[in-house]
Amino acid sequence: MVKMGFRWYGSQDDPIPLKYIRQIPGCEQVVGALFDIPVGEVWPKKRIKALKDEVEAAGLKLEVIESVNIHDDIKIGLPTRDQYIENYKQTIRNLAAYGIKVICYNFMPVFDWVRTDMRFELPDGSTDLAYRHEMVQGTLQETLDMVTSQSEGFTLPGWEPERLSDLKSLFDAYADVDEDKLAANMAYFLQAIMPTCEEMDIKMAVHTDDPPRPLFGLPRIVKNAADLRRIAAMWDSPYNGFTICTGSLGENPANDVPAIIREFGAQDKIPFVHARNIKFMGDNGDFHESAHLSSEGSLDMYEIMKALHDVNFDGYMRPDHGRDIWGEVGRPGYGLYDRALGLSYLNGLLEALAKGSADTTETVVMTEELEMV
Ligand SMILES: O=C(O)[C@@H](O)[C@@H](O)[C@H](O)[C@H](O)CO
Ligand SMILES: [Fe+2]
Repeated sequence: MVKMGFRWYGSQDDPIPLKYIRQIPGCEQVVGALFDIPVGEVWPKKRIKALKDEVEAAGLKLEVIESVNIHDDIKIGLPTRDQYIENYKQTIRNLAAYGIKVICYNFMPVFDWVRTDMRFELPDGSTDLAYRHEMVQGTLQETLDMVTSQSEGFTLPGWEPERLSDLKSLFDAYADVDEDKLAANMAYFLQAIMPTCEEMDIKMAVHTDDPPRPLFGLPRIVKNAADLRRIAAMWDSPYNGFTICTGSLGENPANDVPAIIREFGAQDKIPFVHARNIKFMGDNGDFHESAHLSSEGSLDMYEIMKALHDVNFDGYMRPDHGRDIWGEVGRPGYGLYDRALGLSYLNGLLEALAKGSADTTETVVMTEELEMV
């Protein structure tokens, strides 16, 4: 059984009450985090317990954390990384004490996802996030300003102003970090934490880069099947897994998302899936996000769910970003209505796939019985 969830930013920062999430049919999990702990610090047990209690009091479960971010010193490979790795291991132990099973993280230098439009208007009047490549041709600082100027008072995860206040020094620190060095630093990190993950029964699930292409000369190493193979080889175990984000992988038309799912799902390396659709605009990689339904975007969500079904995926899934519809002005990408519609649609596909294959099994059994008569 797929464990379906919904991302939530906490009672201070998310306009959506847990009660509403509980009312979405087939949604049993909250994907949460402690968003205010500075990257690199240990997550205190008390705070984890408080979040867990709050989620459980609302009748939901908290088993996936998105994200425990990785300090840039680890990605750059500075001597200070060892202390940050020790802190990370302690956070893993603290999360395990409260039944967390999966940690989603990313390994993108400096910033997380990039979009150029937070309220891109579609012909039906709904809005969503979009990416237009021509708008990221300036400096990293210009892009940072463009993204944060559209944040409407929310702190966008991965774009925390405090962390990015000295952008130039941070950027300079990556001067000699190319793809191979970043990958070596990722291997160092994984090899250091994996024994703790295995002991604590927590799976690490690296989120695919978004968009899956290098920007501002910074390396990207989680963007396609070859990259995923390299990461899988860093520590061969189901504890070293992926957050397959269908939208981010799908933003490169060369990525065959169902094939990637089949390859890594068969190796038990997909503990967590972000399911969303995107629609290409032209052929230079520009896209806007779209409703989840296959016919609304460029990705075939049926084929994606079928691939998951065929590899017996029984991990965690959440609908990724949604549009703003019905007058809602939500956190960019994280309104209630369209994500709830997406979740229902995904559950519909999964139910049909499960019952469809059960029917086939029944037919086979019946035919065999008939033959015996
Ligand atoms: O785009 C989003 O909102 C998320 O999919 C990512 O920010 C994701 O949470 C991180 O990359 C995971 O660390
Ligand atoms: Fe995602």
